[in-house]
Amino acid sequence: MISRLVGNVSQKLPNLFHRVSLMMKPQVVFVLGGPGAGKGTQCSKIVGKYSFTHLSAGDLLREERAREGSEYGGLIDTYIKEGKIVPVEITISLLKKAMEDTMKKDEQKFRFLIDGFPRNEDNLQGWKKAMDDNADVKFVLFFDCSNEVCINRCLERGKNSGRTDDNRESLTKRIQTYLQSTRPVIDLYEKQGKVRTVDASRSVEEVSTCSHMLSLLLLASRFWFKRHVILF
Ligand SMILES: Nc1nc2c(ncn2[C@@H]2O[C@H](COP(=O)(O)OP(=O)(O)OP(=O)(O)O)[C@@H](O)[C@H]2O)c(=O)[nH]1
Ligand SMILES: Nc1ccn([C@@H]2O[C@H](COP(=O)(O)OP(=O)(O)O)[C@@H](O)[C@H]2O)c(=O)n1
Ligand SMILES: [Mg+2]
Repeated sequence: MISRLVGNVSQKLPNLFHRVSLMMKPQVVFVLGGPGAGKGTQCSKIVGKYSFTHLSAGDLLREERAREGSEYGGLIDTYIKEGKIVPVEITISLLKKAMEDTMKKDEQKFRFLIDGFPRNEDNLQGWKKAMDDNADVKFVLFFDCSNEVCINRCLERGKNSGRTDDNRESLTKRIQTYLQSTRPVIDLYEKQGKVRTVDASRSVEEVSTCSHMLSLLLLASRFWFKRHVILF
């Protein structure tokens, strides 16, 4: 009787193991701040120092706009020029795919800096629905900078960036969207004690060597890990 039971279990075990897989759970830092606060510049520097993958929601949307045959290209173009926030279903599918592709290539790349997201309530709800169970948001890195500095940086960048929204007209709308829609999201995370603020008005060098920011990221890049159990 016992040997029959053991036989049965051992026969089923390989099958069971075949169906259980362990995967690193994505660990996320959201990077927020006004247009031109330096999110992209600073994220590139962080990636050079610590084990994070940088994903910019704005860059992913611009890539999708440029992709031949994209059904959303026209819509994204209009939203970007108007400084409005693209519906989250589009943005989240791009982010999710980028995260999955990164982790498929290298399982150790499970730490992400997600720049320019969540930008409004719609973004926030979209993340909750699609990602809350699948990723941990560790904190929000907030690049704090006055509107005037933000506008001047984008106008300066606009001389060479080729970005369709680095002009005064789009910038006025982007700042408006930032104040009306993004600040409330930052305030919400602040209430949860999740915001880490960096003074972004200083030089690129000063911001990138800010010890407060570096120690947070060092800690994050060394000690965060959690495994998911996935059943197939
Ligand atoms: N003084 C100063 N300038 C910066 C800093 N970071 C970026 N810049 C300049 O400001 C401009 C905007 O920087 P980005 O990194 O593109 O800013 P961003 O926040 O990603 O902007 P968006 O993509 O518009 O959201 C660039 O032309 C940089 O040269 C900084 O820390 N200090
Ligand atoms: N989560 C996001 C991020 C960007 N975007 C769009 O992409 C534009 C550029 O975003 P970005 O992050 O590159 O630049 P900033 O607006 O921060 O300067 C925004 O003005 C929005 O139109 C969006 O719709 N949703
Ligand atoms: Mg950027």
